[in-house]
Amino acid sequence: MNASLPAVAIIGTGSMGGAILAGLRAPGVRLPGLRATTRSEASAAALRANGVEARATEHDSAANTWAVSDAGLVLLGVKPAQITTVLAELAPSLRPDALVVSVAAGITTAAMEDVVPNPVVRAMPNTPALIGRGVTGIAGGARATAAHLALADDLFRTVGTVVELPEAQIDALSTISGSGPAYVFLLIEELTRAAEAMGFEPDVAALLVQQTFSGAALLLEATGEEPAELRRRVTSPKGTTERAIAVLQEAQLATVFERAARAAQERARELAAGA
Ligand SMILES: NC(=O)C1=CN([C@@H]2O[C@H](COP(=O)(O)OP(=O)(O)OC[C@H]3O[C@@H](n4cnc5c(N)ncnc54)[C@H](OP(=O)(O)O)[C@@H]3O)[C@@H](O)[C@H]2O)C=CC1
Ligand SMILES: O=C(O)[C@@H]1CCC=N1
Repeated sequence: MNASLPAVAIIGTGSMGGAILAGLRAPGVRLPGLRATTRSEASAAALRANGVEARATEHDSAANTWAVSDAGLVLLGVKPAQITTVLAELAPSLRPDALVVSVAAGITTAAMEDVVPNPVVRAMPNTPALIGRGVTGIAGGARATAAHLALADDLFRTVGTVVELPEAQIDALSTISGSGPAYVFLLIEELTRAAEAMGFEPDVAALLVQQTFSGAALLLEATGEEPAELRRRVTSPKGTTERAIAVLQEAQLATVFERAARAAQERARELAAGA
């Protein structure tokens, strides 16, 4: 990955902020400065031990303003309920030309633009970003130009693939790819439980299931075939898989996933309303 970015501040460097931090420190990414903040001193100390310039707000009320003072790109990685409060705290110290990028679920660009005069981009990445295999949806707010979107694209391409879309679709994308890794891990947990119930030792059960998931995902990617076709090749007519798939289809997997996605979308609306 080759990218040239302005100085970056990450405000809230937890699971998601930390994954993006890792992308920014990958070879080939050039940036004049990188500062990160956390709430707790313990989290900031862990970042510093890893060579990151980091401060915590816990005992240092100036930590966030210190981080953004020179930044051309400010990434907000705090919880949705904190976004507008943290932005209001940052407002006097933001460079007027700094692009604000939020990854918070549910919080609209309009809500953020009410607090700061800066251009804002809203993004929804996912945790495979940690290994450079994330997928991120981005949408620009009213003040974001094509150049700002290009900058956000550069940022998130350091951790995977980027899709630009209208902001109205960001919550929907969040229910699929933002939350999606959790759905996959749940399936892995449940199949592992089934393997243990079939008599396998936990370590063997975990190995069988993990290799099956990663092997299947890599097969899909490597062949470019439709998943339905790859499934057909596993499912011998009158064979064993056919019986198993019939049971799974009885459980109405298709509608279960759609209902799950709609529930997540409803929660995003609640977060937007401050609930
Ligand atoms: N996890 C995911 O898969 C995804 C999450 N998101 C979004 O990312 C955001 C963060 O989620 P996630 O990374 O899971 O949460 P985490 O709890 O892992 O990270 C939150 C981070 O914010 C820090 N923090 C809390 N308060 C402050 C503050 N006032 N100033 C600076 N830093 C602060 C925390 O510090 P400390 O470490 O000390 O607790 C922590 O490092 C959310 O808005 C979520 O919607 C978006 C896409 C996917
Ligand atoms: O669960 C959440 O709210 C965040 C957004 C998508 C994934 N994690």
